[in-house]
Amino acid sequence: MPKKAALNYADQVGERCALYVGEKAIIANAVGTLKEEGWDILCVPTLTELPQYAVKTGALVGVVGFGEKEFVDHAHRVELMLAQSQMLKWIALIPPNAAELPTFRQLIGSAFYDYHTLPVDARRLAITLGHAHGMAEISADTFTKDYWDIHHHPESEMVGASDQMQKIYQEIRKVAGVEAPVLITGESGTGKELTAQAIHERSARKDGPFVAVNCGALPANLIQSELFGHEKGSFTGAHERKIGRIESAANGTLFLDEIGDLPMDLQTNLLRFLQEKTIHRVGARQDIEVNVRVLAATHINLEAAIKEGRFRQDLYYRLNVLQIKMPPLRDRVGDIPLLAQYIFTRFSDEKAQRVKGFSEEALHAMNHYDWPGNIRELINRVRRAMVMCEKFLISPVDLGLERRTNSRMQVTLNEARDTAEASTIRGALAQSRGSVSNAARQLGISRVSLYRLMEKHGISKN
Ligand SMILES: Nc1ncnc2c1ncn2[C@@H]1O[C@H](COP(=O)(O)OP(=O)(O)OP(=O)(O)O)[C@@H](O)[C@H]1O
Repeated sequence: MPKKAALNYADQVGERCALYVGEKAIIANAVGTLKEEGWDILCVPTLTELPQYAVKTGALVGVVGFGEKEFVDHAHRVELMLAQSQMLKWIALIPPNAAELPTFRQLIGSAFYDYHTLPVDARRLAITLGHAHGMAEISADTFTKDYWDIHHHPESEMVGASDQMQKIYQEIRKVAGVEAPVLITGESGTGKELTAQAIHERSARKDGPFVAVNCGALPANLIQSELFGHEKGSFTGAHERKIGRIESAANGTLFLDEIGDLPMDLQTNLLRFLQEKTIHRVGARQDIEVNVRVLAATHINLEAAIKEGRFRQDLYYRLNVLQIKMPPLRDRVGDIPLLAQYIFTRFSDEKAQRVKGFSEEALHAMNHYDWPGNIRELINRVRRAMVMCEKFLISPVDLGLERRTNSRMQVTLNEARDTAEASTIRGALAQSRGSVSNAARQLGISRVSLYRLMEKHGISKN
């Protein structure tokens, strides 16, 4: 009899664990012997849940059991899902003669490390698992260790197995080990703050505070005292001494989000702090030494802002000692279903019981959408879909990703606003022959706001 526990999902598994996808009956007789050979087999109930299991267990190898029919019908889907768990090496268990079928041959050639013909010979399978595990370890050596280290940290749940994210994990590890400032760039919602947290958590400062400040959200008249603090009575309304955010990050990390929004005078003060490592509370007599590592993020192009006279070049050089560029979600090949499943699991208590996952159409629609709002937008759409879905599987309509060309009525109000906003801005810039000041005046907004909107819609001056 196979050990029952081995067929259940377990949080604690041995070092040598293999995921199994497929009918349990195919592998059931082999589980006991595989256990004797040192292998824990974890059954993944459905292919859709695979990414979540892969992330949770850190398994490096997996087995797919093909019955006579079921998986052949879904060859494409199997291939897609396996490709998304690209840190795993897969072994196929196939019915006799199946290797002669063109669909099977193609699938096995493209997505599998090896295959065995049924019935399972458990001892041979254990040997193949060992080889596959060794190969997975070699090919994933640098990346996987960082990947799982970061992933297993509850505070920085970064999901993603694409090449682009592997590069980010390596960069996080490298910059975490030094003290220099890091500038994290990338579109809105790409995970800049999460990356800053991951750097902090992997740095020598991890036991100190991580203080995040959104420079764009602080009211202009309060920003100086928010950042640097003030002494009691230093201005009207300063009833008590206030410790600023920089000081409260002492011995830890200060994360300055939307650094491009920091007013010029504060840019000067920040530069002074970065050079001298001291701050001056508003109304204080002397400077205070503060030991803080600064990480900054921006979604605007700071070099353009320097040219426009909106950002200090010397501050830019100070902040940009090391740079991490977050990839937009649309470029992260294979990560979208992985993230969608992660979000589905994370917010599963918000959904109706009947909702079990994503339909193939939904996965297709998500893979072909542009994601201008990146992961934040993915989170919003999936959470909304989990509530709106009236069937078992989430459809493109639930995600608001139905083919929009069918009907203008399917365009959301936000999308209509965005389109109108972008075309009005383009019109104003054309009329003012690229002069941002004139266009801003014509539109009745400030130059800064216009720059922000141009950045948002990817509009250049000319
Ligand atoms: N790799 C990831 N895995 C899981 N969740 C992620 C990942 N990256 C980002 N998120 C989530 O997406 C949301 C947006 O991320 P975050 O706030 O870090 O982006 P940002 O680039 O700082 O955005 P903004 O420029 O608007 O400040 C957060 O809820 C975050 O937890």
